[in-house]
Amino acid sequence: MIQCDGLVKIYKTANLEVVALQGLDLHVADGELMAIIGNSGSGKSTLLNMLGGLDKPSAGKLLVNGKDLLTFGERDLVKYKRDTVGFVWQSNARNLIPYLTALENVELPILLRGKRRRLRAMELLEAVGLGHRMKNKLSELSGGEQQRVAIAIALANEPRLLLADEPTGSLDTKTSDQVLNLFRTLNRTMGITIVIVTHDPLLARKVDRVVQIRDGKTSAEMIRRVSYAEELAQMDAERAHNDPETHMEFAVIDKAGRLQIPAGYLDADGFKGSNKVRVEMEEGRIILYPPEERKTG
Ligand SMILES: Nc1ncnc2c1ncn2[C@@H]1O[C@H](COP(=O)(O)OP(=O)(O)OP(=O)(O)O)[C@@H](O)[C@H]1O
Repeated sequence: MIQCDGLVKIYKTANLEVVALQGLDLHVADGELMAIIGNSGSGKSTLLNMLGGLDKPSAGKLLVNGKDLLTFGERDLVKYKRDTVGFVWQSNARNLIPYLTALENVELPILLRGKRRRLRAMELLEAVGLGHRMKNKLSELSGGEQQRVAIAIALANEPRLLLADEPTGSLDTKTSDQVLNLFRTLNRTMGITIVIVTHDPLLARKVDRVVQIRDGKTSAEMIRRVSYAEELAQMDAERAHNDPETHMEFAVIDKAGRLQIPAGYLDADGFKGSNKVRVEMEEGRIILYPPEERKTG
């Protein structure tokens, strides 16, 4: 669904250039549910904006659903945004109108597309579990319910790709959980590819793959070890502890063979403060030793 190779984004301001993405590689399969994590300023929102056609990359390759976004003109972009992608943002205010009901809020974008709007809006609200709250004004709904209305709107154009920027950022843990479960249901039942940008470690644990961005590049990748169904069974027990064992961590190797060591590993004794590691091949494994460590045996 998504193929980014060597993606670069440079923001130019009056006398400053900010390199927000510096050769980012990312491939997302059709029907995947994945999260992108990274520190503030690492380039997550920049990437999401490129994927959503809201901004153009400066260089590199970006294919979404087989279409090359770098070659797009204005009209192609409008069509792409209308037909292929849906967005969910952290702040509901960006999506919703408080004095209209949930139903009216969902009808609005469909109205613009001139479809059987009432029926479709009702179907969408049912799909996000809000069939019973359709007639309520937005201001009468909880944060989680408002976010579900926003998701219903994002689904109005039947997107193949749903992009969510901190969708649970302003919600408590229980409500975030519900929103995430909804993403998972939509992913499973409708086959929509979903990319979520998040700081929320709980959310990141519930998707199939987590990609970490550091300094505008992908630096590490965690892939789910156990099935989600198995994990649900243990979820209650685990909730109290932030169990890191659910995903296996992978470091990403770029085309030039460069490897970024996952955060924290180089704080270990012997590695800390050094800019070198000793690399050896042993029985089919590549092993990194602290530069000073002597081999025993
Ligand atoms: N429109 C812009 N003009 C200039 N610089 C920008 C612009 N948008 C983002 N940047 C810069 O690009 C870098 C990446 O920003 P981005 O918003 O993608 O990071 P982020 O990982 O989403 O951060 P956060 O988690 O805080 O939202 C930052 O250094 C930021 O200051």
